[in-house]
Amino acid sequence: MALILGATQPHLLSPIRHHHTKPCVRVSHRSFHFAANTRIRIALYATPFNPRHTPPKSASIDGVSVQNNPRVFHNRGEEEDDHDEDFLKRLRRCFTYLSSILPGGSWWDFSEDVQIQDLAKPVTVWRALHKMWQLIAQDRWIIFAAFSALILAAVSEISIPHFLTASIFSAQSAEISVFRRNVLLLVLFCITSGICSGIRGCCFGIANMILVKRMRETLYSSLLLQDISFFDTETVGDLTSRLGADCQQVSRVIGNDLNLILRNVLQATGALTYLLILSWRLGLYTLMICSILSAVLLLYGRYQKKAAKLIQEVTASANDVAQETFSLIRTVRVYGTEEEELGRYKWWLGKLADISLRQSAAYGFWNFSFNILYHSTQVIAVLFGGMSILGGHITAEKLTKFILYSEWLIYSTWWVGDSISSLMQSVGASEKVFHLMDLSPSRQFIERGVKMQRLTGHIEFINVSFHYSSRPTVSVVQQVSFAVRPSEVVAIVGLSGSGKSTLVNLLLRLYEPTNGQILIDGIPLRELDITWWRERVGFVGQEPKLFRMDISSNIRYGCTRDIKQEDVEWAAKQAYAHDFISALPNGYETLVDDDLLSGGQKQRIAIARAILRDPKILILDEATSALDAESEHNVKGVLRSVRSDSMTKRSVIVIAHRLSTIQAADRIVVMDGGQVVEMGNHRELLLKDGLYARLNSKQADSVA
Ligand SMILES: Nc1ncnc2c1ncn2[C@@H]1O[C@H](COP(=O)(O)OP(=O)(O)OP(=O)(O)O)[C@@H](O)[C@H]1O
Repeated sequence: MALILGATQPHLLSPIRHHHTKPCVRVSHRSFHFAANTRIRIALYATPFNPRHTPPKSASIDGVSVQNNPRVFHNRGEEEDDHDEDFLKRLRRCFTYLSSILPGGSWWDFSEDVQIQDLAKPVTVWRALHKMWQLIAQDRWIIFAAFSALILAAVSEISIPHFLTASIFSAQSAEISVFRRNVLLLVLFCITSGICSGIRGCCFGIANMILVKRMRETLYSSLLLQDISFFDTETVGDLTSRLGADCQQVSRVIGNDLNLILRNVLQATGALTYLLILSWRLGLYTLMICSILSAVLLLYGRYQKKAAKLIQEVTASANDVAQETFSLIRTVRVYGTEEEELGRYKWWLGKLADISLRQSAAYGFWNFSFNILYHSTQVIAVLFGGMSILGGHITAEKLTKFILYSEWLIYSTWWVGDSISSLMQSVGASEKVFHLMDLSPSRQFIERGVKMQRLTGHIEFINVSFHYSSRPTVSVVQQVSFAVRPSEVVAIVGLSGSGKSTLVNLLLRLYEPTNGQILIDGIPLRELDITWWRERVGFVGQEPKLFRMDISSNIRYGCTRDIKQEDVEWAAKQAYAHDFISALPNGYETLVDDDLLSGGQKQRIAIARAILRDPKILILDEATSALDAESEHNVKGVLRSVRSDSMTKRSVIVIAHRLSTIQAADRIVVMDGGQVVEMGNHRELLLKDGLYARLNSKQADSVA
């Protein structure tokens, strides 16, 4: 097997990265050994998508050399020797495999398979419970009601076997009054246990619902208030996975795990006390078995916690792939890469199956230990108990009660174990959720900045430099200085990647300059109140996105003023969007999303949205890139109307690749490699015969 794989897939034997979105998984020659069938699966998944790997001449698996070329046998003796050698090698590998699957063996180890980027501080059970308590504390009455019902139900349930046995034996000995009393108490405890169990289930269910709701609210609001640079590193699939599956998993702690743990701990304590009273020898023996059970379950719980964390990471990565594929489905369809995308997704499903396989095997071991210990309790209780009855030390009634309660004790211990392992899984899943919840919001939202009485729209970039935190060595903007005077139209042009959009991002305060500063009417931008500032800026980006709501709401989006429908239509007319909106079946009420309109139509809606805000500063970043010549002409009109409207004097910053769009601008700033290389109006820049003139003539040539 090893030879076959070695010959066909030897590229898997060197450290490589295969189809996955995060560079966190490595398949290495160390992790690829015959024993681990799961790893063989990884190899097979990787095969169809790497058809061009050149197999090396030889490689090794677990120190065994694997040749590509079939071996040439010179004579029969040599052939037999080789057969013996092969047999020994196979035997050795078989032993290695068997020892690896024993408890504690390398097969159980996850660490070689998936390396998690461990940002989150490990969460202890107490910390997780404390955080959950903080979330639910304001509705503590429900928790108290749940626990009260739980205690009453547990006490009632644990009393039932006693009165059951007592009723049977009192009937046998014809003690009618004792029998009647026992049956009455039995009925009472059955009713109490039923009612309290119902209340307990309901209250824990409500507590669970409240916890998931608060957790999602808190996590969502924490994510929404992060710096934009945070979203440069996190993926959408990962974050939605935290909000969805992970929150649900964590919420199981209160609804299921704590409920079951407490209930069974109470019942186990009651049963143990009863057993010790009945017969301390047999009681201690049962206690010993329960202690072994507890030790096994502790190990099992830890293993489950680790597995849960990995499952969470892998699920998030699978979600990432699915989310990316669905959002780029048109590209996938056009390039016919459905198989590759399926392969990427399957790769992560394979990882998930790998971990689940070990989880299930661990569960099997746990059940095996439980069964052995449980039955040995019964056998020993019957053996010693029977001998005690024969010796006249104990009655048959006592032995029956003993067996019933020891069974109860073992089962309660099993339930506690099972619930603790589930609790550990939930705590494992909570690490990233709590880490994200604890992130402090962007400073912009904490600091209370200046709100100016009057804004004229005078913008100054003074020696502004910037690099993205994900690429700290690359200075995207260097020492940029220029000003936009009130009501001036300034265009920024330059080659792709020269830093134009980055300048706009800095002005919108999506990022902070690493050096220099931006002044607004003489006040540093970072000192302004962020909400106040954003209310005064209108922005149309390169690829405007629409929300899944009607057109009217899309135009009103983010506008804090009281807006009437006439205002919406006025803005749409300004943006030359009114005609196509009116032609839609439901006009302004038409429900749209990002896919239903053409790029140019979306841009016009975004322009209307920006105009409706009545901004003091309007920023258009390639706002006409998706428009045809006629629409482009109209958008020029928008610029003109903005300027000629004396009521709303705006400063306008335009970024455009089509230079014809910005010829009318008051000033043009030309950027190259993150620096301002030229500045002036269209005519002046043509006379300079620099980069702008070159760009202009190239565009003229391409049109001709
Ligand atoms: N979020 C980001 N993280 C890291 N680097 C980025 C990020 N956004 C942009 N960049 C890099 O910054 C540089 C400038 O990008 P920017 O978008 O500002 O250029 P641009 O002049 O607007 O280009 P275009 O005309 O193509 O829109 C590019 O090299 C780009 O790769």
